[in-house]
Amino acid sequence: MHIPLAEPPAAAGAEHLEQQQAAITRLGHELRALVEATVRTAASADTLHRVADGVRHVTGQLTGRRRARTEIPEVDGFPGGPRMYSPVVGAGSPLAPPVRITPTDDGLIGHCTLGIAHEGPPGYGHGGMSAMLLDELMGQACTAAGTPGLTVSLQMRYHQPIPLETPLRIVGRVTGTDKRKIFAAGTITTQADPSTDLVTADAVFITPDPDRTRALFPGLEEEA
Ligand SMILES: CCCCCCCCCCCCCC(=O)SCCNC(=O)CCNC(=O)[C@H](O)C(C)(C)COP(=O)(O)OP(=O)(O)OC[C@H]1O[C@@H](n2cnc3c(N)ncnc32)[C@H](O)[C@@H]1OP(=O)(O)O
Repeated sequence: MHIPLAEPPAAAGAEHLEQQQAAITRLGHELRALVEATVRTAASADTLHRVADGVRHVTGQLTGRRRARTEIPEVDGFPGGPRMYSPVVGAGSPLAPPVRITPTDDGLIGHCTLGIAHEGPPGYGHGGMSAMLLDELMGQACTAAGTPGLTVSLQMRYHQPIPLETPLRIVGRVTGTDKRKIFAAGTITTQADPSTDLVTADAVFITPDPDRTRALFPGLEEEA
């Protein structure tokens, strides 16, 4: 079984998919603004109750078909394509900063800014967020290198706290391979000072064998 890296959504209904992605992106943006307002507000209990009623009403409007757990959304490509609902890069996810990723000669660079919703120590990023950012960047670097894999080991080193509301730079790159094992490294710095490492990580990824891949990802199309 060859695992084809996904192309961006194309062909049948490309215009429809673009419109869908634009709408998903817009809703994700508004939801992130709601999350940020929610974790910053000092509104009264009455106001919070009123807003909760309004949000419940809005949630009730997202009716219709719901995708199954293992289904890959039509707006996505996997592995290697867009992930609209990823908690790291998904423009449609209120959990995602979201990270914007660009390729480099050596791997991938991600840019994002964490908000108060991602707080660990007051004013600084949650250590779990740093792990998630680096896991994603290193994982995507594996895919970009043509060797997609799942994380089996992630070693984090926290050198300095990550400031919130400050543009960040996240680097992920593959450092070696050994059969199905892929070794990767990653770094988080601020964009303003890319030579001072705030968090660094090393990880091992494994490309599952074909049977395991089919079992884990039944929605993945097989290439003849
Ligand atoms: C389509 C493919 C995936 C695409 C994903 C794209 C995601 C992109 C987004 C990224 C999102 C972010 C990413 C995420 O969030 S990924 C989500 C978090 N990760 C997981 O859920 C993975 C859970 N683990 C598994 O499912 C299995 O372990 C898999 C299927 C991965 C391998 O089970 P399998 O049964 O196939 O493997 P094996 O046991 O034969 O071992 C094979 C080799 O590996 C060696 N080994 C094992 N463990 C370790 C270790 N800890 N350090 C060093 N080496 C280790 C082992 O000794 C052996 O070596 P050797 O004896 O051959 O020398």
